[in-house]
Amino acid sequence: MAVYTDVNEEQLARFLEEYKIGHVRSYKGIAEGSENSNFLLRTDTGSYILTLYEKRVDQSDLPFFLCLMQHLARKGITCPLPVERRDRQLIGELAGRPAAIITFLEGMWMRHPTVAQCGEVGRELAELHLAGADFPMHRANALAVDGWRTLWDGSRDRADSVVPGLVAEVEADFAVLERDWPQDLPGGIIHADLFPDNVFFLGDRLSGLIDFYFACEDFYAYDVAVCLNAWCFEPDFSFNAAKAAALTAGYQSVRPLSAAEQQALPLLARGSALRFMLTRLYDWLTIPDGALVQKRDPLEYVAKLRFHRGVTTPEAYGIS
Ligand SMILES: Nc1ncnc2c1ncn2[C@@H]1O[C@H](COP(=O)(O)OP(=O)(O)OP(=O)(O)O)[C@@H](O)[C@H]1O
Ligand SMILES: N[C@@H](CCO)C(=O)O
Repeated sequence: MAVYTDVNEEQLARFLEEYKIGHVRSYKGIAEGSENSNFLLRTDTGSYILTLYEKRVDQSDLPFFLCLMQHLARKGITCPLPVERRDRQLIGELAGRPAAIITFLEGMWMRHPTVAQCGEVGRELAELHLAGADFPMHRANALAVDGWRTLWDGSRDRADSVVPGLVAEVEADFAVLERDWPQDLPGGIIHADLFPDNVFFLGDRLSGLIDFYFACEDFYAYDVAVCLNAWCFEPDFSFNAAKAAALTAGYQSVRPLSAAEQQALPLLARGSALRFMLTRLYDWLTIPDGALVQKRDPLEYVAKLRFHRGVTTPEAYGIS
């Protein structure tokens, strides 16, 4: 359930006076999502998403996220467009939290994406990378190798209680990743969390990308690696090579990967699997049972991590 902060009709009506989107016709909390409070808002002028930013989002990052969506939407990426207030600002305050309104995107996310849909995601990811190339704002990736260390320091003591032997496995990963992490691959704006629940489809046609709240600057190929993890494994955690081939081919149809990017993919995929394993493990160990924040299974990413440890060439991801 992701409505942490309640909003009453009066507060909302007052908030909407700052916008030019008419009066509220209806609004209801959206259960999906875990970071922020989201509402589906219908007004005289259409449907919108109202988001109240909760504690896990750093308020100083909000201008970056919202201006990035505005930039990408103007460049033809089908992502939500933040609605400007009368004072032209994108962020206001509602029920004591920073809040914004963004346009509603049609479509639904795929719980079991097809090979064709993986190809679509790869293509759109490359379009996003190209469209972000001239975005003028900056944000370092807080969840790059140094950030993983911090998460691990907060989880290591109890990690073996979740998966026996995990401490030794992860220490070995850190030794390799900290030594061999690439220094100079092509990079720029990346989405960094393009999971199936952040991509909408209408049939096989991709209709929108959402949730830019991890977007940052990092290697483009790292974003491909995030998608390989998020899209190309089956519910039993087995790797689907046909989906990976479609995803990387879709990406390369727009932005070919250099030889160095291709060679780095196994390590980037391993690092990205470690990143999601660590955030999930940290939440698993620190969020009390019964809290509103949805805890995701770290074991899924332990399995993916084990898969990537055994990969040495980019051919495994369908790159020939
Ligand atoms: N622009 C949009 N158009 C339509 N639906 C949206 C839009 N933005 C968000 N939603 C809906 O709200 C839900 C939560 O959004 P979002 O993923 O951004 O939340 P979050 O709290 O940041 O969650 P998380 O980071 O855990 O995925 C989505 O699954 C989707 O159903
Ligand atoms: N996509 C992340 C959650 C943060 O949005 C995960 O599945 O662990």
